[in-house]
Amino acid sequence: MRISILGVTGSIGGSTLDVVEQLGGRERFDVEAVTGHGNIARLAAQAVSSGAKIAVTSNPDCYAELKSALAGTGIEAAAGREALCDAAERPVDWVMAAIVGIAGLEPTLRAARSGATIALANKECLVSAGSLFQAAIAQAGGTLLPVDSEHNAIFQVLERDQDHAVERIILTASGGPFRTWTRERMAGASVAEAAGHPRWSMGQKISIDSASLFNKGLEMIEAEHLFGAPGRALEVVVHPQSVIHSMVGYSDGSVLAQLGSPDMRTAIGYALSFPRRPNLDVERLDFAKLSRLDFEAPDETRFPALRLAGQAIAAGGLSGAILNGAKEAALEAFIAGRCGFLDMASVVERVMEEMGAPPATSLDAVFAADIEARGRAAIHLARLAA
Ligand SMILES: NC(=O)C1=CN([C@@H]2O[C@H](COP(=O)(O)OP(=O)(O)OC[C@H]3O[C@@H](n4cnc5c(N)ncnc54)[C@H](OP(=O)(O)O)[C@@H]3O)[C@@H](O)[C@H]2O)C=CC1
Ligand SMILES: CC(=O)[C@@H](O)[C@H](O)COP(=O)(O)O
Ligand SMILES: [Mn+2]
Repeated sequence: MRISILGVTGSIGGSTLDVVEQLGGRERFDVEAVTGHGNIARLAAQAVSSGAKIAVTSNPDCYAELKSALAGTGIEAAAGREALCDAAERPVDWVMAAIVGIAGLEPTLRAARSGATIALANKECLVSAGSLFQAAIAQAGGTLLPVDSEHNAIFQVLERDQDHAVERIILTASGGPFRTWTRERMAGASVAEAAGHPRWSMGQKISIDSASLFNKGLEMIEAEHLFGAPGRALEVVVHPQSVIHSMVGYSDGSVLAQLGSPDMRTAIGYALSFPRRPNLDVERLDFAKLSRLDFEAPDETRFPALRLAGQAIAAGGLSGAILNGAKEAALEAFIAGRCGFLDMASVVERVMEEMGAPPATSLDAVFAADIEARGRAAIHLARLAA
């Protein structure tokens, strides 16, 4: 099986290589392309260990470093956005889309257009480009397999011939590190506190998004695109143990859930082996040790991200791209110390109010909305800093 891994140097990328190794390594998989951005030493090491044909950094300034790190290995080195997109569309059977943020949309689209099966960790593709992205996959005759743990869980428990009977899609949320914090305390939260996820080990940006519940907001939009249907409810419930990864409620009152340890290798392995379940060395649940599973309603006053995502779903069009673009700009500002934790949601809300929900007529319109949302967010962030 020929595969490529976009974002190999990240948390999902590393777990993907581990799963590839567990499921047979080079005897079963031919790794074509691996890509990263700034972590060149890791990119080169992963390219060598996986036997990739080409390693690409999207950062053109890192070309010389990558070239020299790969000297004598026979692995091709390339750099820049266009090289990344070219590598993404090299013919393979399966592509892991694990670049963080909207930066992943264009290369994942290029991979989708090549007809490969897309294992989608990058939720921003669906949040920002939704049906246009799904149409690109359908047009190429490809398959989309959700890797985000909630969506992978729902995909696992959706009974294929019972579509008519699905009443509820129930996303679980850990509640993040600030689940029990007051709003006043959250206002002064540091980047390290926000990035300290209580259950999952993930990249910095998604970890902070979990703390603000923007991650769950993005996942609501992602779920609406993947599983939404008229009359079907989309719910979020806080479940601090992160053992139930999400649930589906049916018309006979049954609720089916997928449970597991908080380890993304299960979702990645499922997408790599689909439709057969693989044998994976991940920690098994010990129910006696767990002893209890808790649930609570999310607090939309302390976490406005859920309300904003609900508004984006209701408004449709480019609202997902606008929400995500403003959120990415605000998140970068928070990480750089240019705004407070709670400012992120207020900046996103203002940008959404200003831009409304223009129709999503093309991918160019998606990219333009993303750029405009970032620009508007920058203006609000500058006002906050003044
Ligand atoms: N981590 C997790 O458990 C989960 C992650 N996801 C989603 O998967 C995606 C990846 O998350 P995660 O692995 O945590 O993120 P990481 O931050 O750990 O990794 C991000 C990857 O993207 C690369 N990258 C960063 N900026 C750019 C850019 N401008 N252009 C191209 N590549 C870039 C990074 O390269 P480098 O490191 O070399 O700079 C790295 O390979 C996100 O969309 C996230 O929401 C979804 C569910 C769970
Ligand atoms: C592992 C995964 O899929 C993350 O998106 C995770 O769900 C984050 O946890 P939160 O529920 O805290 O957002
Ligand atoms: Mn998730």
